Parts: sequence; C-alpha cells; structure tokens
Amino acid sequence: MESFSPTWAAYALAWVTTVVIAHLSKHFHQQKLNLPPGPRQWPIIGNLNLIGTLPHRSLHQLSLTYGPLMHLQFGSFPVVVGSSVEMAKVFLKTMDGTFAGRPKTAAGKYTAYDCTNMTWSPYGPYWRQARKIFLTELFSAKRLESYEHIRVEEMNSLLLQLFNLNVISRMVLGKTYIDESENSIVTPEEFRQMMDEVFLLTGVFNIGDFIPWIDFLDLQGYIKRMKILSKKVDRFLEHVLDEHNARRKDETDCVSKDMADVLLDLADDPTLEVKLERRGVKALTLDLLAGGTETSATTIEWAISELLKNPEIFNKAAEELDRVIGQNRWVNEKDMPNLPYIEAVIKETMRMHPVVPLLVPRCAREDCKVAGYDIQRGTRVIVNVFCPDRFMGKDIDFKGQDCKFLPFGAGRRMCPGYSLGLKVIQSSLANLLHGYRWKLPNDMKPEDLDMEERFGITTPRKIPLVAIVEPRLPRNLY
Ligand code: HEM
Repeated sequence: MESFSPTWAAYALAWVTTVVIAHLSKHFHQQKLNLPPGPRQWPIIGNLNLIGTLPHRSLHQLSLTYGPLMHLQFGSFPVVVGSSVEMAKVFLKTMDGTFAGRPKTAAGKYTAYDCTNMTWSPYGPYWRQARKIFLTELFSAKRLESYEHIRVEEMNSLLLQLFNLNVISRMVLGKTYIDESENSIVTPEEFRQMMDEVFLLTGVFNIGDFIPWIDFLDLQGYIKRMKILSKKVDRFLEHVLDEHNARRKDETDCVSKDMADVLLDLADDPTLEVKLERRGVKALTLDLLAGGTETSATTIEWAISELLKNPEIFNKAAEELDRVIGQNRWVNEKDMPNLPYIEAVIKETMRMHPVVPLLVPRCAREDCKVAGYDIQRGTRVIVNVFCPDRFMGKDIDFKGQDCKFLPFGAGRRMCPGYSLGLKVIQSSLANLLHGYRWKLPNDMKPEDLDMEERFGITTPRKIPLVAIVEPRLPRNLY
C-alpha cells in the first residue's frame, strides 16, 4: 500500500487554516470586549492601510474622528493610541508600570543585540539595572560636568553633525574614532550613515512586526538592511571594546575615563545583580551613541529653520545674545539661565517638531481598563505627542511632569539622556546664533523654505537645511 506523504500543498492548506482559525477566534474574543473607538478593520492588515508615510500625522488625523483614546489593529496586533494630555498622563504616569513594556520588533532583534540595549529591553531586572547604570553612573550631574571641557573644545566645529558626533564619541568612547586618517576604523561619513540607518530602521513600520507569519518574506527589505547594519555596527564596537580592554590591561591604576570604560568596569563587577555580558556592553554603548547624535542635531536644525522662517524672532534671539554675552566671547553652559529667550526658542521648536513624535512604542504588560475601556495584555501603546495646539501651556518644563510637553517622554521609560541632550542643544544653538549671521541661499524668501519631515524613529527635515553663514564676532575668536 502506498504511504501518504504530505505535499507542500497540504502544508500550505494547514498553515492557511491555522491562520484563519487564529484570526477568527481573536475576532470573536475582541467582539466581547469593550474596546476604545476606532475605524473598521480589514482582514489580515487591520488598519495598516490608514497609516501614511508620516504616521504621527495620520494618527493625529484619525484621533480627530475617533477621539483621544483610539483602538486600531495593525495586522495581528491591537494598538491603542493616546492623543491628549489626559491619556498621556494615564499611559506615562498613573498606569506607567502597566505600560512600561516594549513590543518585540525586528529592529530590537537585529539592530540592538536582541533587545539587550535599554531602549528595546523588556521591562524587568535587566532593564532596571541598565537604567540605574545610566542615571547614577553615566548621566550623574558630576560626570556630565566633568565632560564640559569636551563640549567646549568641540564647539569650534561649525558642522552640526560633526559637532554632535565628536562630542558624543569623546564622552562615550574617549576619542573621536571617526577621523579621516588611514587607520581610522570608520570615516565620519560612514559613521553618520551608520547612525542614520540605526534611526531610520528603528522607526520604520516593518510589516513583519505586525503580520509575523509573513515576516520571512521581508517584503520591504528592511530585515536585510538591518542584518547588514548590525554587522557593520558590531565590527566597529568590537574594535572599540578591544582597544579599551587593551588600554585597561596596560594601565595598572585604571581611572574610568569614558562611558565605555564605566560599562566595561561594570561588566567585570561580580556583585552586579544581573551579569552584564560583552553583548550588553555593546548594546548600551550603541544606545549612547545613537541617542546622543541624531536627536540633538535634528532639534537644532529645526530651530534654525524656524528662525530663518521668522526673521523678527531671529533678531530678538541675536539681540538677547548681544545684550547678555556681548561681542567678545562665546556662550558657555553656565550662561543658559540668563538666556530665557533662547530657551523659549528651544521649547517652541521641540513642541512644533518633537524629535520622537510617537515616543518609543510601549506595550501593555497585563489586561487592564483605561477610561472604562478594555485593553488586553500585549496591546501596543502609542502616545502621540504631535499636536501643537494641545500642548500649549505657560508653565511647562522639559521633564514631562504635567504631560503637556513631552519631547523626552515621561515616567519610568522617559529618556535617561535628556539632561545631556538639552545641554548640547542649548549651548550649540546659542553659539551658532551668537557666532554667525545666517541667510537663506540664492535670495530665497523665508516663506519658500521647505519644512517637510522624514519619518523614522525621529523626524528630521526631509531636505537638509542649506544656509549661508558669516562670522559675527571679532576674528580672534574663531
Ligand atoms: C534632543 C535630545 C533627545 C530627545 C528629544 C530624546 C527623546 C527620547 C524619547 C522621546 C524617548 C522615549 C521615551 C518613552 O518611551 O517615553 C527616549 C528614550 C531613550 N533615550 Fe533619548 N532623547 C534625546 C537624547 C538622548 C541622549 C543624549 C541619550 C543618550 C546618550 C538618549 C538615550 C535614550 C535611551 C537609552 C532611551 C530608552 C529609555 C528606556 O527605554 O528606558 N537620549 N529618548
């Protein structure tokens, strides 16, 4: 008798049947729940068809119809979107613990050493320890102050991207690995492209993250790009850590010098609650490099664009700098409290152009109720901080205390690098305005300056800003 051997068609049929049954059982289960309002869903894709190339704007438009707490379906996953101060407060403050998870994504897997960095690591002891390391060891006021000379020395670099790269590399890695010399492991351009790619791929809507059963097809080609990127990043970080370890061995009395040294010391510490492996050191170093470069540069570029669009505001800022600083020196970090107008320019820029408009997605760690609606465990949670009018307020601060202004998020997963980010933004913007006269090229009119955005995890300008600058201070200062 001929034995029955299942053909590929039988496998395919079994697979399709399983998917359909799973989909239907989920559908019937969801019908019993009291879910927040939201648009009708298509089979398989859910509401993915409603999300355009600028997702924060698409979600804002949808919230105008469905309200500040909205339920969507992205492929196989339920998503809730909070779009008001009250909802931000619930997700980031009152029920912060419930919503402190992060969804599993291909970006976390491939570009962040299988979620062993802080940004993508699940809520738990590893993340808690990483957070403690960042806040008490790496970003303590004392350590940040000890790096002030680096920020001052690098201020001469007018090229914004280069300034941020140099400052962050020197604080995190001890030197600018990224020089043009022959034995340099990467050129500045390659390093910048690597960080750009990290940001872009961290923020993309990768279809496989939402419809896992077609993940293997890699329809948009993102997984392929992530794998290539992770090899490049790993080659660089391996080189950096090897060099650090060689130096640490040679120096008998090794005083911690840069952030990578601090992390390597901790990796050698047997008393650490959760062992920090070499992979974790690389992942956290990448968090520091990526978090520190693109975010600040993006904000400064938007600030200068807005000022070029509003010449009378530009003049007011320059007038404040002349009055407080004078024409004979550069601005230093201690001057910032005396420059309230520059601070207002930064706040207004971050309100109009939040660098991370959808924050980093969160995930419900348990079934719960919000405003009387059911939210299931595993639901992805997006807080859309993009809505300028909503966050209008007088007494607003950068720490997200009252959830009216959330450029750095809030609560347990709030950005741990916000004080460094702010220091870099404040002093570099103040000096770029103080030291240079800015003009649009080719007699371009302010109203013709393009202000379109490009979406990744951050939203930089779609077309990089091109402007003409000339010195404003006496020659001997340059
Ligand atoms: C303009 C500067 C910056 C902005 C606007 C910014 C914004 C943000 C935002 C919105 C989040 C998500 C918060 C949430 O989920 O609620 C975040 C997380 C994070 N940021 Fe920043 N950031 C900046 C600078 C930095 C710097 C300088 C570093 C490190 C050198 C950094 C490292 C991180 C890390 C590691 C996380 C993940 C935290 C966690 O998941 O627990 N950021 N940032």
